[in-house]
Amino acid sequence: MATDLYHVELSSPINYAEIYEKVSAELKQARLPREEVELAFHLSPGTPAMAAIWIMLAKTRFPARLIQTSQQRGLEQVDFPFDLASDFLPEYLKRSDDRIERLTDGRQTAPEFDKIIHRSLVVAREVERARRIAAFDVPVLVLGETGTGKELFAEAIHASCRRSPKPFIAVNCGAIPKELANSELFGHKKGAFTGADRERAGHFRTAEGGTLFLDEIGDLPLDTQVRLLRALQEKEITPLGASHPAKVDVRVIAATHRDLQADVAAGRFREDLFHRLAVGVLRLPPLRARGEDLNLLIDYFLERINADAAMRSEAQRKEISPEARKVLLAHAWPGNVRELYHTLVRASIWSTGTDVTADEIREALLVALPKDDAQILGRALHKGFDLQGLLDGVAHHYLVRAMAQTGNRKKQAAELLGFSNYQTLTNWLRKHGLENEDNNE
Ligand SMILES: Nc1ncnc2c1ncn2[C@@H]1O[C@H](COP(=O)(O)OP(=O)(O)OP(=O)(O)O)[C@@H](O)[C@H]1O
Repeated sequence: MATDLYHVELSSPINYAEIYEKVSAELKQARLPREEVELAFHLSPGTPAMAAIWIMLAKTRFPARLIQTSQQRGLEQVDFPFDLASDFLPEYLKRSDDRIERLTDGRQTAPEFDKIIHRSLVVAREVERARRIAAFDVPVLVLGETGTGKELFAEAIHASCRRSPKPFIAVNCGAIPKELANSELFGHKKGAFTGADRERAGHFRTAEGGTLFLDEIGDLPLDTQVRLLRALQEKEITPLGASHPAKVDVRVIAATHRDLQADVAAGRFREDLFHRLAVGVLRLPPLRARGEDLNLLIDYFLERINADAAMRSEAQRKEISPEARKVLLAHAWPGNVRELYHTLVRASIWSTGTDVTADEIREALLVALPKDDAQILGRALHKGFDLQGLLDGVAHHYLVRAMAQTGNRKKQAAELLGFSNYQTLTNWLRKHGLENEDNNE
């Protein structure tokens, strides 16, 4: 094993700023972090100020193992699970300063967030967090199933921050062939590889000054993840075939429907990149866990569909019949808000009268139903398989149906579902975000 020794001159062993600057400059000079290097910082020699800086660097810019040594106990690993992003940023974001106050005080100052239709507390909390995060120019990670509004949140953050006059570029990383990922994101020079017959700017350059929304970030190949980490840390990118890096000023908002922490544990996603991206984290709940929003979204989308129809002479205004609404409320919405919108569009087009009927909704839902939906036990097992999500979907579906069938009478609904008392049903309803004032005992 080769060892390199670096000497760092300090004017004082307790000057925190100087220790931080000198040490991080050395580590950067050594081109760290790098995938093939496992870093370890030794906390025992030196002053407490030095140990504090090692810990801070290990938990942020230079992910490293921490060790200490003593005569009595020999070499020991030092481990304490703190995660700067998820443990401290929420606190930090809670603090008020002028900038945040201006952005969060009253909806009119950030009207972009009004497009996110919601009534549920879970979504309200995420909107509030997003408004605060927008005031800081930090990366954001948006987690949530497909169609839950990840891009909508990213657009609102962009539109309400100082970058809004500059581009918002949305890229679906899952749709980029692996071998083209580096060139798509960071660009290439003419002749950089076979087929590169002209220069390409890449999405980072195109988003200069603005925001790059990287959807399905978990699908990026590992070597592109290394480049992305560098782009976030150094704020510079090197297009393929270029000899020098170029500065970029782009805010990255990443999104995924996958369990990224599980991908980190399985070695599919770089841990250091995860921590870099997860500075501001938003978790968008599935539609089935936000019963209160469903009615609101139905009315909102119907209004939108009717407004569009008003422009066309052959189309007529539509209403949703009470029975049709029950069918909508009983559905588990695996495709979330997007599925709801498309279902309503389809049903309004097919419906012959002014009222959209329950059957027309059922037909519209059937088209969207995945082929294997009827066979819940016949699903293919694959990497993104989500057993808990599937079970939650089934439970949600039957809870909603039982409540609809009994006119929200809990005692009867509990009987229908085979629960011995309605308190058990209340617990289930709460867990699935379905408990509301309309429910009767
Ligand atoms: N709360 C909401 N209010 C109004 N419209 C919404 C809401 N949530 C989602 N939508 C709409 O639903 C559709 C899907 O949302 P969006 O594309 O943001 O989801 P996503 O989570 O990024 O999906 P995917 O992961 O499949 O890319 C969009 O048309 C969006 O405008």
